[in-house]
Amino acid sequence: MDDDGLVLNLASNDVSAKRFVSVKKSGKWTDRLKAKRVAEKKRKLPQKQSHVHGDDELDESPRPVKRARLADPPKSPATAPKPPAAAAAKPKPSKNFISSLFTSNPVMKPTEALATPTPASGPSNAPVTDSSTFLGLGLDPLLVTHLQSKLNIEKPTSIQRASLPLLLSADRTRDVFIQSQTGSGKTLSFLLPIIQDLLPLSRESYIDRSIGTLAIIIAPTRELAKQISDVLESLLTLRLHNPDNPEEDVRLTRWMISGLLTGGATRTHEKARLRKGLPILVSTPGRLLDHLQNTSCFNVGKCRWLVLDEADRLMDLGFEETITGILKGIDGRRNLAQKAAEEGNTMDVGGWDWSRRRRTVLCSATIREDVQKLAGQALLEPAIVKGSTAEDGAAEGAEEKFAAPAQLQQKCVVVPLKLRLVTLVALVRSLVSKAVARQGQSVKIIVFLSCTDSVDFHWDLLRKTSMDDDDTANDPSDDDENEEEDGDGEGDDKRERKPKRDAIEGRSALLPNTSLFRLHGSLATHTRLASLKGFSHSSTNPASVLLCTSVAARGLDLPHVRAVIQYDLPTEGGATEHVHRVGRTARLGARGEAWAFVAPSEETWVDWVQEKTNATLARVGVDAVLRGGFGGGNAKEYEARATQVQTAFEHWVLKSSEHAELARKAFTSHVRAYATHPGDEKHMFHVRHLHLGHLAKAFALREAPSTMKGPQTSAHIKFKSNSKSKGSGKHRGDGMDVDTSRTEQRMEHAVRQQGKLTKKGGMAVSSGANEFQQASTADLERMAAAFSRR
Ligand SMILES: Nc1ncnc2c1ncn2[C@@H]1O[C@H](COP(=O)(O)OP(=O)(O)OP(=O)(O)O)[C@@H](O)[C@H]1O
Repeated sequence: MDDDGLVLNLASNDVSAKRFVSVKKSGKWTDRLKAKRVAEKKRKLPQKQSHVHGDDELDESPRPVKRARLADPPKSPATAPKPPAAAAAKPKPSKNFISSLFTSNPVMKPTEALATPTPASGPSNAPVTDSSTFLGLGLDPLLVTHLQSKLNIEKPTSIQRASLPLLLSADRTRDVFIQSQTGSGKTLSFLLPIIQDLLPLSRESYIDRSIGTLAIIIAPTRELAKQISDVLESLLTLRLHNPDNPEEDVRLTRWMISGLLTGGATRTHEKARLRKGLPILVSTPGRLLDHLQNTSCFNVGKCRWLVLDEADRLMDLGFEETITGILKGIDGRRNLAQKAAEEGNTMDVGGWDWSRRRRTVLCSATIREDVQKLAGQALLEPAIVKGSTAEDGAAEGAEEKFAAPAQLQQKCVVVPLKLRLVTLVALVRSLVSKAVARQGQSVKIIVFLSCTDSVDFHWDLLRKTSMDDDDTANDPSDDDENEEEDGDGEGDDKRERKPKRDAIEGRSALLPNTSLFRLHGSLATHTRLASLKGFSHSSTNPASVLLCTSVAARGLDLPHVRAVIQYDLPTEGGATEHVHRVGRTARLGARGEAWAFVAPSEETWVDWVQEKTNATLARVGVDAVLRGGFGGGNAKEYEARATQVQTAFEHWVLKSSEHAELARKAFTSHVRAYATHPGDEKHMFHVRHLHLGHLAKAFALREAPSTMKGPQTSAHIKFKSNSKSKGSGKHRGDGMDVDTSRTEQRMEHAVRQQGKLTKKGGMAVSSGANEFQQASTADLERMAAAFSRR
């Protein structure tokens, strides 16, 4: 760490009362000249009163008395302001610190104001407003009553209106492929028919959980599996009243025990539950296959339902072979069970209709080639169900695309690399203050970052950076009380047995009224689930911010998310991933806004994503965002405020080698992740286009780490697969099934090849095909037609 003579004068957490001060500044001679001129100008100007303020409070108080520069002639002890501790300990030569944040940035195109509205559209994923009812769609009155009375669900959504009649029908000859917008209620679309189908079993004869597993739902991540399992529980804990016999409370669902297998618990514990019987199972793919192969008491021979949720994500994560194994495993066990029943070698009581085939439901946002292949393998004569209709905002005749909800306000801000970090802080501040100003509304914001190291770094940076001189950690999440034990005694996974305890909720001196959470695949399952729970239900502060990787992009239904910020644009999944990420807000007809941080070299991404998703992204100027978060009547004021904040960040990083290492690691991992953008996106995202020195600023570093220095070419980036990076790389999916070293290799491969990438078995391989190509509806129709001719 070089000694650059940084001296801070940031004496309290109130940003408005601070000024950034004197630091020796190295850099280009032009910068130094500019600094000198500005300093001279300042000296000449009369001491104006400043009202630099944050959105949360308007600070009209006069600027504190200007502190004497250290090299000024000594004043009398009574009048001389006390120098900050750091300065006192280490006096520096007098040179004004002029931030280089606002110099040498690319010239920005003029943009619209912060308040520029995006075209207003009616909600496209809300419950329908026509005369459709759940009853009319064929749902059992018991379930309808329960939905209304306990879950407050009155009207179906368009995907439920389209899928329920098919899935509830007694004609079970066709499987179903569901494609619909985010937040449109797909989960109930498959859970309700499963429950309705199983309900009569307890009426027909005595039944208990020893019947085994009758329905399996597979989800790509642990969080999603847990969420589906929670919705299922809420449906099963019903005390269903039998209208034919109102005297009698019949718990028709008493035997329908649901189970969750995600690899977070011990196999022994899961085996014991499977032995007792779990009629409805929610699982991640790896652990399910494991039990199918190794748990003899896993009674799945009578399985009637199989749901593959987020099928395209399952493919992305390389679960193709796992799913094939699962299909074979289920079929094999069914054949054995049927044979045993026919030969009378079974303890089962009563008959079982073996002629009835299993129904398979596949949910997917896109109908890519690999998803079509999976559908071909798993589905029989699939009926294709779509939630999107003309009423959902799709213009007639327009090509159907996987689009974000129509009511979602999408915005983008082109941010010079050096300004990224302070712009993020400004945006969060302004979103929070606006929501709080609106009758103290609570607000939840999700921030997507490129990799786990970056999430960890920003989590620490935001929580621990102080505007105080002594810079003691200001976040109570450092206390043991706020920390969660890794694992819960159930973890049999060595990776999860870290002696360290993870904090769940944090606070930042820079983000008033805000609780911070984080989520990524390298955290222990227990921590991940606790973070999600905390983010969803925290009442400590009116605002909650979740810093996360793409692990949170799909399927998660987190209540009241007001905004999604893509601080880093998706490296995998292209436009589809973008739609999933922004779909964490504006769910079920609710309003929401989505922000994308775009580097000047990435500007063509805006047109690209608009074209791919039929969306309009309103362009907002970075100056408008900075002003919104830091306040100030003119550019100089918010620039000063932004500089103070940046300086505080840099100060924290310089404070210890541990912090600096965290920043360097985050920077390096981020650049590596950046290099994994697929070949057909390289014109928009190429490491060569990044000014690494400027990017370093966004990690509060004064310069790019030495391994990254040199000409701005990707060829100069070093990729090491050492044990350190293996342990801290990004994990996707349920965090167990993706090997970080593989990711490292993929990244290296991506940089070397600079070619087009596609994935097979979770690995990136060279191919001429477009990885993220979306098949048209016509493709699926053709595929379905081909199946029906078989
Ligand atoms: N008919 C309905 N009326 C009111 N709320 C509903 C209805 N159907 C579902 N919901 C609620 O809507 C929310 C979103 O549902 P769900 O998570 O199933 O959406 P999704 O389509 O699977 O989204 P994603 O594509 O992001 O996974 C849930 O909180 C759910 O309880």
